[in-house]
Formats: sequence, structure tokens, C-alpha cells
Amino acid sequence: MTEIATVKQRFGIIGTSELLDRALEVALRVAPTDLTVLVTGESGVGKEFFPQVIHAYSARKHNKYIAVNCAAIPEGTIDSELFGHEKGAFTGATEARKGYFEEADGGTIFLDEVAELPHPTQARLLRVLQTGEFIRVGSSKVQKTNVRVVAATNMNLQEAIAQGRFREDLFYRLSTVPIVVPSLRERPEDIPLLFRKFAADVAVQYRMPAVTLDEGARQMLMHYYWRGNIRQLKNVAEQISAIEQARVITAEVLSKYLPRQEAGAPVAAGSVRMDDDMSTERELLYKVLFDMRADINDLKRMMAELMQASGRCQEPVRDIRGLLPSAAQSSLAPVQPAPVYAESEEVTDDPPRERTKADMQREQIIRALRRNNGRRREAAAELFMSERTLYRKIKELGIAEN
Ligand SMILES: Nc1ncnc2c1ncn2[C@@H]1O[C@H](COP(=O)(O)OP(=O)(O)OP(=O)(O)O)[C@@H](O)[C@H]1O
Repeated sequence: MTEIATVKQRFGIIGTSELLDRALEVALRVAPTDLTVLVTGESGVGKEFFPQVIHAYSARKHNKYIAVNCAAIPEGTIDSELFGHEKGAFTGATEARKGYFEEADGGTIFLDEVAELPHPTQARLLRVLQTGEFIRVGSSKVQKTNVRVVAATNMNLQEAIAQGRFREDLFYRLSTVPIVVPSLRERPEDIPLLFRKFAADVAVQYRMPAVTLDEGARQMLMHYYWRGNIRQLKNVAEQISAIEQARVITAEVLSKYLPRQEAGAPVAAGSVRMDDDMSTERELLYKVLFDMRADINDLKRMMAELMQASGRCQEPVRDIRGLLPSAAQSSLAPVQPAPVYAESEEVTDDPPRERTKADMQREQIIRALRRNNGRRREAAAELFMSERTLYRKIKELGIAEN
């Protein structure tokens, strides 16, 4: 097996295209050095694999790897998160705290969405990249750290520089080695492979047979624009797996899941990760459907087991809700999951529509956070929303995290 094939297997990277291989090869070649790497590419192309590969194949692999989503940290706290603070540095700083650059001494920091860094933080970052020096917020003591930085962005940094939003000197310092991750359009041969992988993952997770594509659907999938790249493809594969009863998908069925494209123009795709509330709500509905399906399968299995155990196959089990996990209980009353929300919105006795949706969102977010031990990044990915949207929702819905 080639080294690239080993990397793909180890990290679960799917694809055989030359452009992907080339990008991975650069990552492998640069890994043993301490050079700063800038990973660029459209949203959803899989940039996050690259810093992980670089760290794993470097001499720093036994030291810390810290991934920071610069867009998810509020502007007011980002300096303190990255560089630490002294006790009393600001209101609420009851204790001194190490920042990620101190924590990751000897290791690697991945700065995702680096274009989102505010100007003062850009200056601090430039300093640590040039000299290894940093100062905790509220301190005057210069400290040293030895951290390798890999940064990523889906923004056009040249544009950001032209608009005065990003420092040019920082751009050059960051992009010592640039890695460009190809869009899905540039590697159509990988599309069916990726679809198959995501459909198989859903099948395992929700205990159902995997969906497959007929030739027409396969062609349609390969010629689609995929504005949201692999994230969008994954999303579509999951939606189809959850919603469609038939396991062989035709082009006609598939087209329902692919937002219309105007000739030649990249259009806003409906199932891409989006930050507007409408899409978030729809994604949450899909998620509810998934959970219900899994719950119903559990329910069926438990009923069969109960009947077998009691030996009274004729007698229906009257109320087994108490035996079910809470997720299953909530989906037990509406046995037909899909129309439940639509119907309940029409019934005047039910809580008002907005409240029902907010409750549902709340529950989904809490579940996702729980499933991911409070890790927002993973929870956000599971909920098909950006970390920033999740952060906003947590605040809006008053969800307490611990
Ligand atoms: N080659 C691949 N094989 C399997 N899964 C992939 C591959 N590339 C990306 N993915 C999956 O697609 C999703 C999006 O990838 P990722 O978060 O790395 O995108 P990104 O380029 O960092 O996007 P953004 O710029 O929006 O943060 C993730 O769930 C990731 O696991």
C-alpha cells in the first residue's frame, strides 16, 4: 500500500482523484518540517483532515494538537483563548489561564477559519509566528512557545487583504506552504464513492439497508454543481437515506433533493450548510426523522423481545413507554413521524407554532451536545449547522451547557 493510501485509510478520507492525492502528498512532504501551512479550498471540501495528517506525520505527533475555530470564538475573548490571561485581566478573570499557544507548546495548532481573526489578534499571531513570543492578556511578561501552525480558510484572502480585513504580512507568513484542497466539481469521480460511504454510514448507524443509486441517479449526482461540496453531498445522502422508503434511488427521486441550478451559474444550494433559520429548521426536522426511525426500530425490536419473553404473542403490550429510552418515548405517540409536525401546527389546542419549533430545536441541540459530550464542533456538524449558528442558537434558546 502506498503512503497516501495508508493515510486515507487511517483518516477515513475517501477519494481516488489525482488532485486529492496531490494535496495529500504535499501534506505528507511538509509534515516533518516545522513550516507553517495554509490550507485553502471551498467550504466543505475536507480541509480539516490536512492539519490532522500533518500533525500525525510530524515529530510533534506525541504532543498536543489543538484545533481552534476562529469564527466560533467571540471577538472579546479570542486573545485570551489563544494567548491566555492573568488573574484580574478583565471582569470575570478570577484565575490566570493558559492559552492554546501555551498549552500546545511542542505541538500543533490548527487555526480554522483564520480569516475571521480580528486585527489585534492578527498582530499577536504574526508575532508568535515570527518569534515564538506571546504575552498573556493583562501581563507584560513575554513568554516563548514552540508551536507549529496550520491554518485554513475558505475565503479569498487576497480579497480580504484588498479590503483591509486581513494583514498582508500575516498572509505571507501563514502561507509558507499552501495546500489547495480541490472542490468536488474538480473530482467528479470521487462523488459516487463518497455517496456510497455516507449511505453505508447511515445504514449502520440507523440499522437500515443502505440506499444505492441507479445509473441515471449516478450520472445526475456526478454532474451536479455541489456548491457545498462534500458536506452538501453527505447531507443529501443522509436525507435520502432517512426519508426515502425505496432503497434504489432514481434520478427522479434524487432531483427532489438537489436544488435547481441555473445554467452555468453556481446557485445557492438548499442543503448546503447554511446559517439562515429556515434551513436550520429543515435540517433539524431531518434529524428528528432519523432519531424517530432509530427509535421505532428499537421499539419494534423491544416489542418482539417482550412478546417472545412473555410467550403471549396474541396479547398486545399496552404501554411500554416506560421501558424506552427518553428519545424513543418522545417519538412514540406519533407513530407516523413525517406528518406529525405539520399536523400539530394546525391543531389549535397545541402550543403555538413558534414555540413548538423552538422546543424541538432545543431538544435536538441538547441531544446533539449530549451525544458529543458537550463538544460544540461535533454537535454542530451532526446538526448540519455551522459552529457559529450553534453558538447563537445555544444563546437564543437559553441552553445551559456544562
Ligand atoms: N475525502 C473525504 N472523505 C470522507 N469524508 C470527507 C472527505 N472530505 C470531507 N469529508 C467530510 O465532509 C465534511 C466537511 O469536511 P470539513 O469540515 O473538513 O470541510 P472544510 O473544508 O473544513 O469546510 P469549511 O471551510 O466550511 O469549514 C466532514 O464531515 C468531513 O468528514
